[in-house]
Amino acid sequence: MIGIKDKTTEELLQRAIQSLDPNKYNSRLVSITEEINDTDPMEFFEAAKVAGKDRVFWTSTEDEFILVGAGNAWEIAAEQDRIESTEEQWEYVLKTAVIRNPYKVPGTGAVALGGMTFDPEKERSGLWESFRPSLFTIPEYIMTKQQGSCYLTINIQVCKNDHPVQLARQVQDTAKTLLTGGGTKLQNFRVSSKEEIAPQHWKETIRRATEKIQQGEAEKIVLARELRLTFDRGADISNIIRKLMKTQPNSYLFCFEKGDDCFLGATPERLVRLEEDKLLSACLAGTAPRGETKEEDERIGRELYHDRKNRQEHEFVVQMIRNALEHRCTDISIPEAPVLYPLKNLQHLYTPVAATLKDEYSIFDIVEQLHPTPALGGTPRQESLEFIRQNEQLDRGWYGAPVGWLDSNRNGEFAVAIRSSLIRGKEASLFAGCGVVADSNPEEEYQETKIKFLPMLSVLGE
Ligand SMILES: C=C(O[C@H]1C=CC=C(C(=O)O)[C@@H]1O)C(=O)O
Ligand SMILES: [Mg+2]
Repeated sequence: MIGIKDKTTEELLQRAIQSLDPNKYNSRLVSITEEINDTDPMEFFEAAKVAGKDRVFWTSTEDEFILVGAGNAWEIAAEQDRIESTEEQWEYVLKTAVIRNPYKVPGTGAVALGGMTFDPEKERSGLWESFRPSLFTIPEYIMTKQQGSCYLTINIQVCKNDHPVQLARQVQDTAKTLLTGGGTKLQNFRVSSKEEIAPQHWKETIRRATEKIQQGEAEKIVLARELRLTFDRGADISNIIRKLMKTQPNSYLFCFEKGDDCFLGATPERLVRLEEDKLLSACLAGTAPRGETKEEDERIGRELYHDRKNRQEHEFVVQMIRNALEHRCTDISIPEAPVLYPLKNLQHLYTPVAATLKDEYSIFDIVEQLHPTPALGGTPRQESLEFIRQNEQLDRGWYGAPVGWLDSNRNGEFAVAIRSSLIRGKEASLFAGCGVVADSNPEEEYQETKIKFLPMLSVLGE
């Protein structure tokens, strides 16, 4: 079976268009899902480029779960009160949508993927012009791969004047092209220049942050910096994702493409995952390099585990997440002590969080409560954000902010967009930050950010 049966699509479109009352709303979403033969997600991703579609990509850390989206059937953009407004628009889409999805599989059917800026109050720079304060897309075509099964969802925004037969034929043709695509050649590209943005100034900012903390005005402040690369030719996004899939198996991979701009990364940090009412979150803070040998690696891990400064950095995150979930969840389970979370280039302290979300709350409520955790903002939240806003020489844009997906069956997942890069044709900005506490040392924090650049740097040609 390839793609969705013509008749089903045509009939559904016809019914959706006929019953659309333009006095109530101008357009509505029609979403049709069907199980398909095993398909290579990366070939689908590459075929979408050939078809001239913007692409989105997501894989989770556990299980086999991959979402690839092509095109944009419905855009949900928000500026003021971005999370609340996004939720309102999403609910509106679902209320008026015609959804045919016989599968209960998370990530199939009407799915929105997107992200938001780290701090809506920070003045925006031109760097992030394609990435609005909150921007979600319901792709025209979504391929979902879960535990060996593949699904294709076609999403269409229909208006009263649309012609169902023509529309059905058009989307069927494109779906076929995407599913039989492939054969595109990956483009190699090289770094031609590399520039760290104001490292000395950044170290000075770290010093001032520690002073502020020592004076009792804050307890923890996370500060980030930027590394700029120029390539000899436009970067091939598919090539980058293929490399990340090989090198960062314990991370979420995400990619949001807007024309020539693309924000992508490989983050280990889950913000929230919801499967109906089962909620998972994670505390990730405290960092050390990996060792060259097994013995060295274990020694560094032990030192990280017992290091007072790193444990303090971590504990702020645990406390805050516990408090944020307390009123909104039941059965909260958080282990007493962290464990080590090893990645290719570095290791972290990690505490998993599990809970049951109360019926009256949504994934958006949790994102709003949790973001930014002290792994990206600090403690207390307002004081640390104010310091970042005033002192960081960087427009974080979507870096460090929630990115993810949600479906119409109360499933969804958001990760924190770290270990990430904004690619704009031949240029890339990489971002890395670290948690500053009272006894942070500027040089050591600088070295820590250096290893946090590696996951992206190593797939971008170095
Ligand atoms: C801010 C980043 O990492 C955070 C997440 C894990 C560990 C961190 C740390 O040890 O400082 C940071 O809080 C980043 O990678 O850009
Ligand atoms: Mg740290």
